[in-house]
Amino acid sequence: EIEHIIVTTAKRLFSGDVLLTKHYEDDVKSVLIPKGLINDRTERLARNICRDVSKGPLIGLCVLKGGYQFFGDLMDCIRTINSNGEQSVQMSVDFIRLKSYEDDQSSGEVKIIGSDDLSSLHGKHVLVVEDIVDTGLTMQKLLTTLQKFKPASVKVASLLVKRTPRSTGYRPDYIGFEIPDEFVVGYALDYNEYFRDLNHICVINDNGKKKYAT
Ligand SMILES: O=P(O)(O)OC[C@H]1O[C@H](OP(=O)(O)OP(=O)(O)O)[C@H](O)[C@@H]1O
Ligand SMILES: Oc1ncnc2c1N=NC2
Ligand SMILES: [Mg+2]
Ligand SMILES: [Mg+2]
Repeated sequence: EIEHIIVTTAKRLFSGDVLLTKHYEDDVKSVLIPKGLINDRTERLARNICRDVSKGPLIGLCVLKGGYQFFGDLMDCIRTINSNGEQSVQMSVDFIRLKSYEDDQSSGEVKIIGSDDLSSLHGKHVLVVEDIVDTGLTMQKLLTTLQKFKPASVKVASLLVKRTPRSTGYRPDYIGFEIPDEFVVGYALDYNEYFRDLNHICVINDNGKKKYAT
């Protein structure tokens, strides 16, 4: 009986992918957050967001590249809530591509590599969706840029917030998980463009850092 419970729980926690993505198994130290746990938390965040959205259509602004997986899953949850008739939060989507990381460090300079025409955000309620807030420099740059387009409101949802002395102290409006000061990969979070295809959020190990260093 107990064994059945353990196996069922593991399957749910890892949402079926109990194994690690094979080609990365020598490059990560440990699983920090399994996919199943991300799914559970994302559903809760979606309910909180729908609860808080008072009026008007919402524009989901996905911060590429790292935010794409969380953005897709979060939009799915909001769509499910809408289709259950509990709420009807009309959503549209926009994309912006920002980059500042080389290896496991922020370069200190946040580049806007590309975006939709942000003037469409004027007078709209915007929900920024990110994978992680670490130093907070990316969010600082993005929020400053967004203000120029005079949106009606801007809220930020980030799956992860890192507890680090390098932080500006910025805290998003919706947080999935607070994590320790370690470099994590997986679930679209990368190290030099590798690991985005890793199924769970894991801590990279030295072997992985060396193997995929620039
Ligand atoms: O709070 P910060 O220290 O600024 O770090 C967080 C940002 O850095 C990463 O993006 P990255 O520059 O790696 O580009 P990517 O999203 O394409 O991976 C991550 O996806 C966040 O956008
Ligand atoms: O831990 C991290 N893993 C991947 N990408 C980033 C991280 N912190 N800031 C950007
Ligand atoms: Mg990013
Ligand atoms: Mg990155």
